[in-house]
Amino acid sequence: MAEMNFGGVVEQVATRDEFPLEKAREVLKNETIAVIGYGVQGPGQALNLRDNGFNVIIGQRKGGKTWEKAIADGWVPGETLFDIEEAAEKGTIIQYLLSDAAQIEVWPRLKPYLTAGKALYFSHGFGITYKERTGIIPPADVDVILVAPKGSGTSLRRMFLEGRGLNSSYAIFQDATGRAKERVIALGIGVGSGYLFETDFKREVYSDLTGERGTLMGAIQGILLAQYEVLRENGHSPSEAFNETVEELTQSLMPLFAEKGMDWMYANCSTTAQRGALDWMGPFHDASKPVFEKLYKEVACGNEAQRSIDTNSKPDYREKLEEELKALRESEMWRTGAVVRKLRPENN
Ligand SMILES: NC(=O)c1ccc[n+]([C@@H]2O[C@H](COP(=O)([O-])OP(=O)(O)OC[C@H]3O[C@@H](n4cnc5c(N)ncnc54)[C@H](O)[C@@H]3O)[C@@H](O)[C@H]2O)c1
Ligand SMILES: CC(C)(O)[C@@H](O)C(=O)O
Ligand SMILES: [Mg+2]
Ligand SMILES: [Mg+2]
Repeated sequence: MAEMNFGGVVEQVATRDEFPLEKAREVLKNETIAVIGYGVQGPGQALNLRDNGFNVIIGQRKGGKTWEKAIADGWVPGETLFDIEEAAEKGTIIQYLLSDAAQIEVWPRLKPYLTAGKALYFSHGFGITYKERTGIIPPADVDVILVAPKGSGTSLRRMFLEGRGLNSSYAIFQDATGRAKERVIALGIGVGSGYLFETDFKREVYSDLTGERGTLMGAIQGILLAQYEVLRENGHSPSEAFNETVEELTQSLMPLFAEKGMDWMYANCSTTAQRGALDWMGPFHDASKPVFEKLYKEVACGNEAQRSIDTNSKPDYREKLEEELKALRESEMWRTGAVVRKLRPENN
Protein backbone atom coordinates (compact mmCIF):
# COMPACT_ATOMS: atom_id res chain seq x y z
CA MET A 1 0.00 0.00 0.00
CA ALA A 2 1.22 3.47 -0.79
CA GLU A 3 0.26 6.53 1.25
CA MET A 4 -0.66 9.33 -1.10
CA ASN A 5 -1.49 12.94 -0.36
CA PHE A 6 -4.62 14.14 -2.16
CA GLY A 7 -4.87 17.90 -1.77
CA GLY A 8 -3.67 17.68 1.84
CA VAL A 9 -5.52 14.46 2.83
CA VAL A 10 -3.48 11.25 3.07
CA GLU A 11 -5.11 8.10 1.65
CA GLN A 12 -4.06 4.47 1.13
CA VAL A 13 -3.70 3.36 -2.48
CA ALA A 14 -2.77 -0.07 -3.81
CA THR A 15 -0.44 0.11 -6.81
CA ARG A 16 0.97 -2.16 -9.50
CA ASP A 17 4.47 -1.38 -8.18
CA GLU A 18 3.95 -3.37 -4.98
CA PHE A 19 1.36 -5.69 -6.58
CA PRO A 20 2.41 -6.43 -10.17
CA LEU A 21 0.36 -8.64 -12.47
CA GLU A 22 2.69 -11.60 -11.83
CA LYS A 23 1.91 -11.40 -8.11
CA ALA A 24 -1.83 -11.19 -8.85
CA ARG A 25 -1.54 -14.32 -11.02
CA GLU A 26 0.33 -16.12 -8.23
CA VAL A 27 -2.30 -15.14 -5.62
CA LEU A 28 -5.17 -16.39 -7.81
CA LYS A 29 -3.43 -19.34 -9.48
CA ASN A 30 -5.69 -21.93 -7.83
CA GLU A 31 -8.90 -19.94 -8.17
CA THR A 32 -11.70 -20.22 -10.72
CA ILE A 33 -13.23 -16.81 -11.25
CA ALA A 34 -16.92 -17.16 -12.16
CA VAL A 35 -18.21 -13.94 -13.71
CA ILE A 36 -22.00 -13.99 -13.29
CA GLY A 37 -23.68 -11.68 -15.81
CA TYR A 38 -22.49 -10.55 -19.21
CA GLY A 39 -24.01 -7.08 -19.64
CA VAL A 40 -21.59 -4.14 -19.49
CA GLN A 41 -19.16 -4.83 -16.60
CA GLY A 42 -19.23 -8.61 -17.12
CA PRO A 43 -17.54 -8.61 -20.55
CA GLY A 44 -15.11 -5.83 -19.63
CA GLN A 45 -13.85 -7.56 -16.49
CA ALA A 46 -14.02 -11.14 -17.79
CA LEU A 47 -12.14 -10.42 -21.03
CA ASN A 48 -9.46 -8.37 -19.28
CA LEU A 49 -9.00 -11.12 -16.68
CA ARG A 50 -8.82 -13.78 -19.40
CA ASP A 51 -6.29 -11.77 -21.44
CA ASN A 52 -4.25 -11.24 -18.26
CA GLY A 53 -3.95 -15.01 -17.82
CA PHE A 54 -6.53 -15.79 -15.11
CA ASN A 55 -8.84 -18.79 -15.02
CA VAL A 56 -12.25 -17.32 -15.87
CA ILE A 57 -15.66 -18.80 -16.59
CA ILE A 58 -18.97 -17.07 -17.33
CA GLY A 59 -22.38 -17.72 -15.75
CA GLN A 60 -25.31 -16.45 -17.78
CA ARG A 61 -28.98 -17.00 -18.50
CA LYS A 62 -29.07 -19.50 -21.40
CA GLY A 63 -30.46 -18.44 -24.72
CA GLY A 64 -30.60 -14.65 -24.28
CA LYS A 65 -28.85 -11.95 -26.31
CA THR A 66 -25.91 -11.77 -23.92
CA TRP A 67 -25.43 -15.57 -24.10
CA GLU A 68 -24.80 -15.12 -27.83
CA LYS A 69 -22.52 -12.17 -27.12
CA ALA A 70 -20.46 -14.34 -24.77
CA ILE A 71 -20.08 -17.01 -27.47
CA ALA A 72 -19.04 -14.34 -29.98
CA ASP A 73 -16.38 -13.22 -27.47
CA GLY A 74 -14.89 -16.72 -27.46
CA TRP A 75 -16.49 -18.27 -24.35
CA VAL A 76 -17.34 -21.92 -25.03
CA PRO A 77 -20.58 -23.51 -23.74
CA GLY A 78 -19.80 -26.37 -21.38
CA GLU A 79 -16.14 -25.32 -21.07
CA THR A 80 -16.05 -21.67 -20.05
CA LEU A 81 -19.71 -20.65 -20.43
CA PHE A 82 -22.41 -22.07 -18.16
CA ASP A 83 -25.77 -21.22 -16.71
CA ILE A 84 -25.64 -19.21 -13.51
CA GLU A 85 -25.91 -22.08 -11.03
CA GLU A 86 -23.31 -24.25 -12.77
CA ALA A 87 -20.80 -21.40 -12.94
CA ALA A 88 -21.46 -20.52 -9.29
CA GLU A 89 -20.81 -24.11 -8.31
CA LYS A 90 -17.51 -24.26 -10.22
CA GLY A 91 -16.26 -20.82 -9.17
CA THR A 92 -14.16 -20.20 -6.08
CA ILE A 93 -14.55 -16.45 -6.64
CA ILE A 94 -18.05 -15.39 -7.67
CA GLN A 95 -18.07 -12.02 -9.43
CA TYR A 96 -21.69 -10.95 -9.05
CA LEU A 97 -22.13 -8.71 -12.09
CA LEU A 98 -25.84 -8.97 -12.78
CA SER A 99 -27.70 -5.66 -12.76
CA ASP A 100 -28.27 -4.52 -9.17
CA ALA A 101 -32.00 -5.35 -9.43
CA ALA A 102 -31.34 -8.81 -10.92
CA GLN A 103 -28.89 -9.57 -8.10
CA ILE A 104 -31.87 -9.49 -5.72
CA GLU A 105 -33.96 -11.86 -7.82
CA VAL A 106 -31.15 -14.37 -8.42
CA TRP A 107 -29.72 -14.26 -4.86
CA PRO A 108 -31.74 -17.20 -3.45
CA ARG A 109 -30.47 -19.39 -6.32
CA LEU A 110 -26.86 -18.24 -5.95
CA LYS A 111 -26.51 -18.41 -2.18
CA PRO A 112 -26.37 -22.24 -1.88
CA TYR A 113 -23.16 -22.23 -3.94
CA LEU A 114 -21.38 -19.81 -1.62
CA THR A 115 -19.62 -22.51 0.34
CA ALA A 116 -16.93 -21.95 2.97
CA GLY A 117 -13.77 -20.23 1.75
CA LYS A 118 -15.20 -18.87 -1.51
CA ALA A 119 -15.23 -15.15 -2.26
CA LEU A 120 -18.27 -13.12 -3.25
CA TYR A 121 -17.23 -10.12 -5.34
CA PHE A 122 -19.29 -7.06 -6.24
CA SER A 123 -18.57 -4.01 -8.39
CA HIS A 124 -20.96 -1.86 -6.39
CA GLY A 125 -21.77 -1.47 -2.71
CA PHE A 126 -25.50 -1.56 -3.51
CA GLY A 127 -26.57 -5.11 -2.60
CA ILE A 128 -24.75 -5.18 0.75
CA THR A 129 -25.34 -1.58 1.89
CA TYR A 130 -29.08 -1.67 1.23
CA LYS A 131 -29.40 -5.24 2.53
CA GLU A 132 -32.78 -4.56 4.20
CA ARG A 133 -34.11 -3.79 0.73
CA THR A 134 -32.11 -6.36 -1.28
CA GLY A 135 -32.08 -9.32 1.12
CA ILE A 136 -28.44 -10.00 0.10
CA ILE A 137 -26.89 -11.33 3.29
CA PRO A 138 -23.84 -13.52 2.57
CA PRO A 139 -22.88 -16.50 4.70
CA ALA A 140 -20.30 -15.68 7.40
CA ASP A 141 -17.64 -18.08 6.06
CA VAL A 142 -17.06 -16.43 2.66
CA ASP A 143 -15.00 -13.36 1.81
CA VAL A 144 -17.10 -10.43 0.62
CA ILE A 145 -15.11 -7.98 -1.49
CA LEU A 146 -15.59 -5.19 -4.00
CA VAL A 147 -13.71 -3.77 -6.97
CA ALA A 148 -15.62 -0.91 -8.58
CA PRO A 149 -14.05 0.37 -11.80
CA LYS A 150 -14.54 4.12 -12.01
CA GLY A 151 -16.15 4.08 -15.41
CA SER A 152 -18.18 2.06 -17.87
CA GLY A 153 -17.28 -1.59 -18.53
CA THR A 154 -16.98 -0.53 -22.17
CA SER A 155 -14.23 1.95 -21.24
CA LEU A 156 -12.59 -0.66 -18.98
CA ARG A 157 -12.18 -2.96 -21.98
CA ARG A 158 -11.29 -0.25 -24.51
CA MET A 159 -8.66 1.31 -22.27
CA PHE A 160 -7.17 -2.12 -21.52
CA LEU A 161 -6.85 -2.81 -25.24
CA GLU A 162 -5.19 0.58 -25.68
CA GLY A 163 -2.64 -0.44 -23.03
CA ARG A 164 -3.94 2.08 -20.52
CA GLY A 165 -6.30 0.71 -17.85
CA LEU A 166 -9.00 2.23 -15.66
CA ASN A 167 -8.60 2.73 -11.93
CA SER A 168 -11.03 1.31 -9.39
CA SER A 169 -11.96 1.59 -5.76
CA TYR A 170 -11.83 -1.53 -3.60
CA ALA A 171 -13.35 -2.61 -0.30
CA ILE A 172 -13.56 -5.56 2.04
CA PHE A 173 -16.86 -6.18 3.82
CA GLN A 174 -16.00 -9.57 5.25
CA ASP A 175 -12.65 -11.35 5.57
CA ALA A 176 -13.50 -14.95 6.41
CA THR A 177 -10.38 -16.59 5.01
CA GLY A 178 -7.69 -14.08 5.98
CA ARG A 179 -7.03 -13.80 2.22
CA ALA A 180 -9.67 -11.19 1.37
CA LYS A 181 -7.16 -8.40 0.91
CA GLU A 182 -4.79 -10.22 -1.40
CA ARG A 183 -7.75 -11.61 -3.32
CA VAL A 184 -9.38 -8.23 -3.84
CA ILE A 185 -6.20 -6.41 -4.87
CA ALA A 186 -5.23 -9.25 -7.22
CA LEU A 187 -8.67 -9.09 -8.86
CA GLY A 188 -8.46 -5.30 -9.19
CA ILE A 189 -5.08 -5.57 -10.91
CA GLY A 190 -6.45 -8.46 -13.00
CA VAL A 191 -9.39 -6.47 -14.37
CA GLY A 192 -6.96 -3.84 -15.56
CA SER A 193 -6.71 -1.21 -12.84
CA GLY A 194 -3.38 0.48 -12.27
CA TYR A 195 -4.31 1.98 -8.91
CA LEU A 196 -6.93 0.88 -6.38
CA PHE A 197 -8.42 3.40 -3.98
CA GLU A 198 -9.49 2.09 -0.57
CA THR A 199 -13.14 2.56 0.41
CA ASP A 200 -15.99 0.67 2.09
CA PHE A 201 -19.25 -0.62 0.59
CA LYS A 202 -21.37 2.24 1.93
CA ARG A 203 -19.09 5.04 0.81
CA GLU A 204 -18.72 3.40 -2.61
CA VAL A 205 -22.45 3.20 -3.22
CA TYR A 206 -23.26 6.65 -1.82
CA SER A 207 -20.57 8.33 -3.93
CA ASP A 208 -21.31 6.26 -7.04
CA LEU A 209 -25.07 6.89 -6.99
CA THR A 210 -24.46 10.60 -6.37
CA GLY A 211 -21.86 10.83 -9.14
CA GLU A 212 -23.91 9.16 -11.86
CA ARG A 213 -27.06 11.09 -10.98
CA GLY A 214 -24.94 14.24 -10.67
CA THR A 215 -22.09 15.58 -12.75
CA LEU A 216 -21.27 12.33 -14.58
CA MET A 217 -24.67 11.76 -16.19
CA GLY A 218 -27.80 13.45 -14.80
CA ALA A 219 -26.52 16.95 -14.10
CA ILE A 220 -24.45 17.11 -17.27
CA GLN A 221 -27.44 16.48 -19.54
CA GLY A 222 -29.57 18.87 -17.46
CA ILE A 223 -27.10 21.75 -17.65
CA LEU A 224 -26.18 21.19 -21.31
CA LEU A 225 -29.85 21.16 -22.30
CA ALA A 226 -30.62 24.30 -20.28
CA GLN A 227 -27.91 26.28 -22.11
CA TYR A 228 -28.86 24.81 -25.51
CA GLU A 229 -32.50 25.81 -24.98
CA VAL A 230 -31.60 29.37 -23.98
CA LEU A 231 -29.44 29.78 -27.09
CA ARG A 232 -32.19 28.36 -29.33
CA GLU A 233 -34.89 30.50 -27.70
CA ASN A 234 -32.75 33.52 -28.51
CA GLY A 235 -32.56 32.74 -32.20
CA HIS A 236 -29.29 30.79 -32.47
CA SER A 237 -29.18 27.94 -34.99
CA PRO A 238 -29.02 24.32 -33.78
CA SER A 239 -25.43 23.91 -34.98
CA GLU A 240 -24.31 27.10 -33.25
CA ALA A 241 -26.10 26.16 -30.02
CA PHE A 242 -24.69 22.60 -30.10
CA ASN A 243 -21.13 23.65 -30.94
CA GLU A 244 -21.11 26.23 -28.16
CA THR A 245 -22.68 23.85 -25.61
CA VAL A 246 -21.40 20.31 -26.25
CA GLU A 247 -18.97 19.92 -29.13
CA GLU A 248 -16.40 22.42 -27.95
CA LEU A 249 -16.65 21.06 -24.42
CA THR A 250 -15.98 17.42 -25.34
CA GLN A 251 -13.56 17.96 -28.21
CA SER A 252 -11.50 20.95 -27.13
CA LEU A 253 -11.84 21.97 -23.49
CA MET A 254 -12.53 18.73 -21.58
CA PRO A 255 -9.29 17.11 -22.83
CA LEU A 256 -7.40 20.20 -21.60
CA PHE A 257 -8.75 20.10 -18.05
CA ALA A 258 -8.49 16.30 -17.98
CA GLU A 259 -4.81 16.72 -18.78
CA LYS A 260 -3.70 19.51 -16.45
CA GLY A 261 -6.61 20.84 -14.43
CA MET A 262 -9.24 23.56 -14.70
CA ASP A 263 -6.88 26.53 -14.23
CA TRP A 264 -4.77 25.29 -17.13
CA MET A 265 -7.78 24.95 -19.39
CA TYR A 266 -8.85 28.47 -18.37
CA ALA A 267 -5.33 29.79 -19.02
CA ASN A 268 -5.51 28.42 -22.56
CA CYS A 269 -8.65 30.44 -23.29
CA SER A 270 -8.89 34.17 -23.89
CA THR A 271 -8.65 36.61 -21.01
CA THR A 272 -12.23 37.57 -21.95
CA ALA A 273 -13.34 33.97 -21.41
CA GLN A 274 -11.31 33.66 -18.20
CA ARG A 275 -12.87 36.81 -16.71
CA GLY A 276 -16.38 35.62 -17.52
CA ALA A 277 -15.86 32.03 -16.36
CA LEU A 278 -14.32 33.13 -13.06
CA ASP A 279 -17.27 35.47 -12.44
CA TRP A 280 -20.00 33.00 -13.44
CA MET A 281 -18.69 29.82 -11.79
CA GLY A 282 -19.97 31.14 -8.42
CA PRO A 283 -23.61 31.60 -9.47
CA PHE A 284 -23.65 28.16 -11.16
CA HIS A 285 -22.17 26.59 -8.03
CA ASP A 286 -24.70 28.30 -5.76
CA ALA A 287 -27.64 27.35 -7.98
CA SER A 288 -26.69 23.69 -8.21
CA LYS A 289 -25.40 22.96 -4.70
CA PRO A 290 -28.88 22.62 -3.15
CA VAL A 291 -29.78 20.09 -5.83
CA PHE A 292 -26.67 18.04 -5.02
CA GLU A 293 -27.50 18.25 -1.29
CA LYS A 294 -31.00 16.96 -1.97
CA LEU A 295 -29.60 14.21 -4.19
CA TYR A 296 -27.14 13.02 -1.52
CA LYS A 297 -29.91 12.88 1.10
CA GLU A 298 -32.09 10.82 -1.25
CA VAL A 299 -29.18 8.42 -1.78
CA ALA A 300 -28.29 8.15 1.91
CA CYS A 301 -31.86 7.46 3.07
CA GLY A 302 -32.24 4.68 0.50
CA ASN A 303 -34.96 6.33 -1.62
CA GLU A 304 -32.78 6.32 -4.74
CA ALA A 305 -31.92 2.64 -4.25
CA GLN A 306 -35.57 1.75 -3.75
CA ARG A 307 -36.63 3.64 -6.87
CA SER A 308 -34.00 1.82 -8.87
CA ILE A 309 -35.02 -1.58 -7.44
CA ASP A 310 -38.73 -0.94 -8.06
CA THR A 311 -38.39 0.23 -11.66
CA ASN A 312 -35.60 -2.11 -12.76
CA SER A 313 -37.36 -5.19 -11.34
CA LYS A 314 -40.32 -4.79 -13.69
CA PRO A 315 -40.40 -7.26 -16.59
CA ASP A 316 -40.46 -4.45 -19.18
CA TYR A 317 -37.74 -2.29 -17.58
CA ARG A 318 -35.40 -2.57 -20.60
CA GLU A 319 -38.12 -1.43 -23.04
CA LYS A 320 -39.04 1.51 -20.78
CA LEU A 321 -35.41 2.62 -20.45
CA GLU A 322 -34.98 2.32 -24.20
CA GLU A 323 -38.06 4.50 -24.76
CA GLU A 324 -36.53 7.24 -22.60
CA LEU A 325 -33.13 6.92 -24.29
CA LYS A 326 -34.89 7.13 -27.67
CA ALA A 327 -36.52 10.39 -26.60
CA LEU A 328 -33.05 11.76 -25.71
CA ARG A 329 -31.59 10.52 -29.00
CA GLU A 330 -34.43 12.06 -30.99
CA SER A 331 -34.37 15.44 -29.20
CA GLU A 332 -33.25 18.32 -31.38
CA MET A 333 -30.03 18.78 -29.42
CA TRP A 334 -28.83 15.21 -29.91
CA ARG A 335 -30.09 14.94 -33.49
CA THR A 336 -27.96 18.01 -34.12
CA GLY A 337 -25.12 16.25 -32.29
CA ALA A 338 -25.34 13.27 -34.64
CA VAL A 339 -24.75 15.57 -37.61
CA VAL A 340 -22.05 17.63 -35.90
CA ARG A 341 -20.12 14.47 -34.94
CA LYS A 342 -19.97 13.45 -38.60
CA LEU A 343 -18.40 16.81 -39.42
CA ARG A 344 -15.37 16.32 -37.20
CA PRO A 345 -12.46 16.82 -39.60
CA GLU A 346 -10.96 13.43 -38.72
CA ASN A 347 -14.17 11.75 -39.96
CA ASN A 348 -13.76 13.25 -43.40
N1 LIG B 1 -22.35 -0.63 -16.33
C1 LIG B 1 -21.15 -0.32 -15.85
O1 LIG B 1 -20.22 0.01 -16.59
C2 LIG B 1 -20.86 -0.39 -14.36
C3 LIG B 1 -19.78 0.34 -13.84
C4 LIG B 1 -19.40 0.15 -12.51
C5 LIG B 1 -20.15 -0.73 -11.73
N2 LIG B 1 -21.22 -1.39 -12.26
C6 LIG B 1 -21.93 -2.37 -11.42
O2 LIG B 1 -21.67 -3.65 -11.97
C7 LIG B 1 -22.80 -4.51 -11.79
C8 LIG B 1 -23.28 -5.01 -13.14
O3 LIG B 1 -23.77 -3.90 -13.88
P1 LIG B 1 -24.00 -3.93 -15.47
O4 LIG B 1 -24.31 -2.52 -15.85
O5 LIG B 1 -22.88 -4.63 -16.12
O6 LIG B 1 -25.33 -4.80 -15.53
P2 LIG B 1 -26.35 -5.00 -16.75
O7 LIG B 1 -27.57 -4.18 -16.53
O8 LIG B 1 -25.61 -4.82 -18.01
O9 LIG B 1 -26.77 -6.53 -16.54
C9 LIG B 1 -25.81 -7.55 -16.40
C10 LIG B 1 -26.38 -8.90 -16.76
O10 LIG B 1 -27.50 -9.22 -15.94
C11 LIG B 1 -28.34 -10.05 -16.72
N3 LIG B 1 -29.68 -10.07 -16.10
C12 LIG B 1 -30.54 -9.03 -15.98
N4 LIG B 1 -31.66 -9.44 -15.35
C13 LIG B 1 -31.49 -10.75 -15.06
C14 LIG B 1 -32.28 -11.73 -14.39
N5 LIG B 1 -33.46 -11.42 -13.90
N6 LIG B 1 -31.78 -12.98 -14.28
C15 LIG B 1 -30.55 -13.30 -14.77
N7 LIG B 1 -29.75 -12.41 -15.40
C16 LIG B 1 -30.22 -11.16 -15.55
C17 LIG B 1 -28.30 -9.39 -18.09
O11 LIG B 1 -28.71 -10.30 -19.07
C18 LIG B 1 -26.83 -9.06 -18.21
O12 LIG B 1 -26.12 -10.14 -18.74
C19 LIG B 1 -23.83 -3.66 -11.04
O13 LIG B 1 -23.61 -3.88 -9.66
C20 LIG B 1 -23.44 -2.24 -11.41
O14 LIG B 1 -23.88 -1.27 -10.48
C21 LIG B 1 -21.60 -1.23 -13.55
C1 LIG C 1 -20.25 3.92 -15.30
C2 LIG C 1 -20.79 4.42 -13.96
C3 LIG C 1 -21.79 5.51 -14.17
O1 LIG C 1 -19.69 4.95 -13.23
C4 LIG C 1 -21.33 3.27 -13.10
O2 LIG C 1 -21.43 3.70 -11.77
C5 LIG C 1 -22.65 2.67 -13.53
O3 LIG C 1 -23.54 2.51 -12.68
O4 LIG C 1 -22.78 2.30 -14.71
MG1 LIG D 1 -23.10 3.16 -10.75
MG1 LIG E 1 -19.68 4.50 -11.21
